[in-house]
Amino acid sequence: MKEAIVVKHLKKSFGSKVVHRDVTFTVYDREIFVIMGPSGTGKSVLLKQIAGLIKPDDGYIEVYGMDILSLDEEKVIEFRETLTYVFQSGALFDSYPVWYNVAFYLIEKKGISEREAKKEASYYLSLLGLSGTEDLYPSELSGGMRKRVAVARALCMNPKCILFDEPTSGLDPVMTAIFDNLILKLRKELGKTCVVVSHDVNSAFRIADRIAILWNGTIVEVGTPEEIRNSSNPVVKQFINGEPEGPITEMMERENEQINA
Ligand SMILES: Nc1ncnc2c1ncn2[C@@H]1O[C@H](COP(=O)(O)OP(=O)(O)OP(=O)(O)O)[C@@H](O)[C@H]1O
Repeated sequence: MKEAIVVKHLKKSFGSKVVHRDVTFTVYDREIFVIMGPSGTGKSVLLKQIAGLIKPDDGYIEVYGMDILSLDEEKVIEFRETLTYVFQSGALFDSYPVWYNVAFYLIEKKGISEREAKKEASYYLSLLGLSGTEDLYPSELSGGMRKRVAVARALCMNPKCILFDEPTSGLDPVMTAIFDNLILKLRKELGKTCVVVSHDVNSAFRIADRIAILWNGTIVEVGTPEEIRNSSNPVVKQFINGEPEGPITEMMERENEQINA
């Protein structure tokens, strides 16, 4: 299996707050890899480091053979076109119509004419069930539609790999299922590698080839949905069963005691 993303011994702190102590994992080409874990364990920070938006303190990140922590100018462009990050909020420009949001990279960075870029944007919007929204503004769309526009924008760059930060947060169960199908379709029909940060256990089990559980600065387990469901690791068990008592809450209580001491 071809490696898409290799993360080795990643370390990241913000001041005295240690977020990642030692994070190591591999994502394979065309895999749907879901990263889960309790709130505040550093899932978004991990994605942002892979996307080159935050610099790790130490460790190694490779994306399709590129060592992303030491890219020269030429490779930076190749990296940007290999991997895209879809922000949790969608991060759309409110003052531009939908089509321009989607075509932004093509027009601003690739110098493609607005006419051609709009055609391309319309194609990706139709792929995501958003035909007819081209001339609307982001404020006129629902949350789920805005998230899909953000995916269309990512697809316009034709990356090999897309990073999704909580794509289904704030969506109802039906819209969540639609989004899950969309991610499955991106892999099946367009051959994309998808790395998804999610809180939603049902959604993760539905889409993932493998799931990684991040906790206490490290990946405590990686496995297929079946392996994660049957894990004997107390952290994994507490997390996927949503139990109020166990190692996750014990550590939270210890941290609260230290803060209040
Ligand atoms: N730019 C930053 N400066 C300082 N601290 C940060 C910064 N970004 C994140 N953090 C801290 O890093 C920790 C991990 O944050 P992160 O957003 O990655 O968690 P998460 O697992 O994605 O949480 P959630 O599931 O709630 O979205 C948190 O304690 C957060 O406050």
